[in-house]
Amino acid sequence: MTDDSHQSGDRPAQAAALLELGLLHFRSHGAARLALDTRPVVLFGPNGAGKTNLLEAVSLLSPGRGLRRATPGEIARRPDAPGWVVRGTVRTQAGLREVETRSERGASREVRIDGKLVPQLALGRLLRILWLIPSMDRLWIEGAEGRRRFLDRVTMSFVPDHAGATLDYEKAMRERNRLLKDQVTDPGWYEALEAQMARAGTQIHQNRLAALGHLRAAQEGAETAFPAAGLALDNGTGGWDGAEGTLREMLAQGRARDMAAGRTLAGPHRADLLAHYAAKGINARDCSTGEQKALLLSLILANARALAALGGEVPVLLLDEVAAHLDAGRRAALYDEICALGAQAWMTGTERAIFDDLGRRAQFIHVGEAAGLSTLDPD
Ligand SMILES: Nc1ncnc2c1ncn2[C@@H]1O[C@H](COP(=O)(O)OP(=O)(O)OP(=O)(O)O)[C@@H](O)[C@H]1O
Repeated sequence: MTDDSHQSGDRPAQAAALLELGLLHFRSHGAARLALDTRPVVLFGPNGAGKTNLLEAVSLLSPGRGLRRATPGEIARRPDAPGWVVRGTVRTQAGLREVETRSERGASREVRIDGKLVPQLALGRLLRILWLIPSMDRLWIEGAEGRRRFLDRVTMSFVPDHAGATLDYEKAMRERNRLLKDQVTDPGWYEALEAQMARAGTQIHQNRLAALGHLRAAQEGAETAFPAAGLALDNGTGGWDGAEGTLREMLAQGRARDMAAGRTLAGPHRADLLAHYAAKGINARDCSTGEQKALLLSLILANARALAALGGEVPVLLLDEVAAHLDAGRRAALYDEICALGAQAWMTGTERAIFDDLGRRAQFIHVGEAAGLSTLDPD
């Protein structure tokens, strides 16, 4: 059941939004359809009802493996669905677009925009989607990989071609690693690959620096209840000056070391995002759990503000169980900031009451047992 009574168009035009979402055989959802307007979306219901599954489906309208980093085969509805489909009608600056992604029998997913088969990366140019999920609670504490992935997603929202540079770099690195493992010593085999890594790696580095610059600018002087994060990039290559020629030389000089390890030990694929709680001068990893979450939210909100300030499009935000971790003051501030940005933020929780402050500023969807969906008006 859906409720179409709320008209779209009551938000600033620069916010991306889904106006319809359809799922087929997607995890716990056999068939589901949601009609939406541009307001934030509150999904509430008991544990295991399928709220995060809905966020995951939305996340697959952007390039990559989605917010659970699942393979297509894992997503198909158990026990017997051979494949799955996610369809969305999205409102972007380019107008309304029909987006579909599907996978059959575990094969890599196909993407169609307005019925036309397109490469997955085309999604990144169409729609910006950022997420914050409970497994990211330890983002500042655990290894650099998660932070790098977060930074790259943010970077992609500013520079959609960042995903292409990352793929180019990884492809060349995989081939270089194969040579290293096979103990190939002839420099002729390495030169073209290292040139490609240096070219794409420098682009990746510059894109990341540009994204950090946008985040810093958006945090400065912003009226927000969330703490500003001081940000720095560890480029993954000690002593690299950021120039393409230098990276190429460093790769050539590091061959013997890398051959002993059987893989490329230094480069932008080892970069890290360093953050600290600016007002306290404390590293993010040493902050309290709530503060760490607040820093992440602060960056996501800064990302949305920066895109709006640049005349770009405010991303769709997927915030799984975030409200439950915030005190009442911060929760109200989060709702106010999301609404001021006009962002279509999808938020989940088991209790509807924690979203009461949103009132009619949001659309409420009850996700019931057996994945039944119903759209409700606030009291
Ligand atoms: N491939 C699949 N096929 C069928 N069901 C699945 C599949 N993958 C996961 N599920 C089921 O989906 C259900 C809903 O999961 P989901 O994480 O969306 O719940 P949720 O509403 O977010 O719950 P919580 O409040 O506990 O976070 C789980 O019971 C899980 O067993």
